[in-house]
Amino acid sequence: MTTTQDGAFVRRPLIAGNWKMNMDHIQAIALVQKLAWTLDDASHDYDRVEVAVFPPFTDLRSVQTLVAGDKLSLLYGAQDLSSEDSGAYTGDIPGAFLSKLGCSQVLIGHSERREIHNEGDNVIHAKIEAALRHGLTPLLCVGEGLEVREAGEHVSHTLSQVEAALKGFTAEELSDLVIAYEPVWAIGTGKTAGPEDAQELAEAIRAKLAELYDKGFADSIRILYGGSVKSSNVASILGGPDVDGALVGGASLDAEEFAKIAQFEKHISA
Ligand SMILES: O=C[C@H](O)COP(=O)(O)O
Repeated sequence: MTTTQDGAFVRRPLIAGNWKMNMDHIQAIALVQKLAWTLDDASHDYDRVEVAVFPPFTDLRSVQTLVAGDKLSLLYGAQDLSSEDSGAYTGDIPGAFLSKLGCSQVLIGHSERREIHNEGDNVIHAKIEAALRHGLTPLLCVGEGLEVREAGEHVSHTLSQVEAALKGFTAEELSDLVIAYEPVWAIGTGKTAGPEDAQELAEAIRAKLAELYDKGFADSIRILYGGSVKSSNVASILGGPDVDGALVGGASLDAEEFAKIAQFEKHISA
């Protein structure tokens, strides 16, 4: 992360929890309540470090009720959305429904969607368009698999995903964009890319944004790292000047652990 001389963050860090296909709507209530209490106990400053959760679709109404009812500062979003707005798309969920449920963000292009649901660049591009149509911040996930990494092509591979996803959008349209670099080989495996790897790709993505748009835009966009982030490694991962937060999978299912990750500054000073 980059800070100014007075300790303010240049880009507000975001700690995002992707619950994946875990937690039903009853469990979601318990998890959000515990997370909110734990962060309150730690006097978490949400204006300084944003915290967001991405529960399954079926949990969103429960999370909305809790967040609105208890006036929580927690952000929440969905793990996917349809590129279409309505019609004969069995099983799909459009952006309008997510906005109506108070979602502010939506994950797009997660490697599990790319791999398991064969989502390619065109689908991901169309989903970003749909998110923007409905006032949702796209949290675009990019990253390479092990073979690409071993072939030394991780930077060009990841940057081509970024370029394909953003093609044709203006800087104004993408002003709230968040990008998460997630090396697929580090997801759910316990293998974490080192802080240098996270910084290498975050810096390369930022340079690509400067090339596609301009430096001002590139410097304003938050770039997260995802892949086996835990409270024990978050401080070092976020040490790189271009890494602005984390997209956390497994560790976000444990309220205390996720709260510790959101409180990463305490680990830095500890
Ligand atoms: O969306 C989150 C990432 O896939 C990381 O998952 P993980 O923290 O379980 O490795």
